[in-house]
Amino acid sequence: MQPLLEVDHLVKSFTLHLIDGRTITPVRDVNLTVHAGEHLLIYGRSGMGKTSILKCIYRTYIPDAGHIWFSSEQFGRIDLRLAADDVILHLREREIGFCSQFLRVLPRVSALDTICEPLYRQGMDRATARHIGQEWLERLGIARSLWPASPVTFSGGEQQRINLGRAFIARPRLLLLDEPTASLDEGTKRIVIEMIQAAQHDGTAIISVSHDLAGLGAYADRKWTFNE
Ligand SMILES: Nc1ncnc2c1ncn2[C@@H]1O[C@H](COP(=O)(O)OP(=O)(O)OP(=O)(O)O)[C@@H](O)[C@H]1O
Repeated sequence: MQPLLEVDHLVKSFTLHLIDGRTITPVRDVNLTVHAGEHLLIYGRSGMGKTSILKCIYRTYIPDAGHIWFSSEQFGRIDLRLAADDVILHLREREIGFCSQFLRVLPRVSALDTICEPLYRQGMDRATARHIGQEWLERLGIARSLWPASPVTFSGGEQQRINLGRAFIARPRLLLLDEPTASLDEGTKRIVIEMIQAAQHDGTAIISVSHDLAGLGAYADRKWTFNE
């Protein structure tokens, strides 16, 4: 079976303009694959380039070299490195999700609308989206009293749960998760692991970045790290 995603000789460097103009290349000839329904966990020392790999796949960063082959439902097999911006936007709405370590939210938008936002963008009517959003807030253990409030004032763990909910609710075919269990207590971590397993069961491919090899790592199908 062809992989859903194939990262082929990926290179990403950064020029440190604010220091001395030096160039660093944390992502150096990276090769990895993930199949539908599979969970690949990326681990390694801090600053090695794990998040940068996810950001290249999501095209937040434009890679310097290599290919990122994605088998899209809409566009067929395409190279995410070279795809047009409107193609990338469509894929982000429908096929590829990214949950960063940090929640960025608009003030004055409720937790419910924040979690529903990916469904609104897909064109779902607000009543249906809100029904689904409430189910996710419930599942994530967010107290009902917080649903009308803006997540700006939420605790780190509550914000992380909203962030994860936003990524899962859109049911992407590929889900990129940056430290998904980092600021969560054991009970919530368990819920997130179950969400990952349920998504895999539906055919979603997961790439997670995590230092939690004993926890999350025990549930990954494969693990990948850098050649040092
Ligand atoms: N936009 C950027 N501009 C300049 N340097 C960057 C940028 N993004 C990442 N870097 C640098 O690239 C290196 C890799 O960063 P990255 O965040 O990918 O590491 P990481 O392995 O995910 O680290 P951690 O485990 O601490 O989250 C770091 O030295 C970082 O400072």
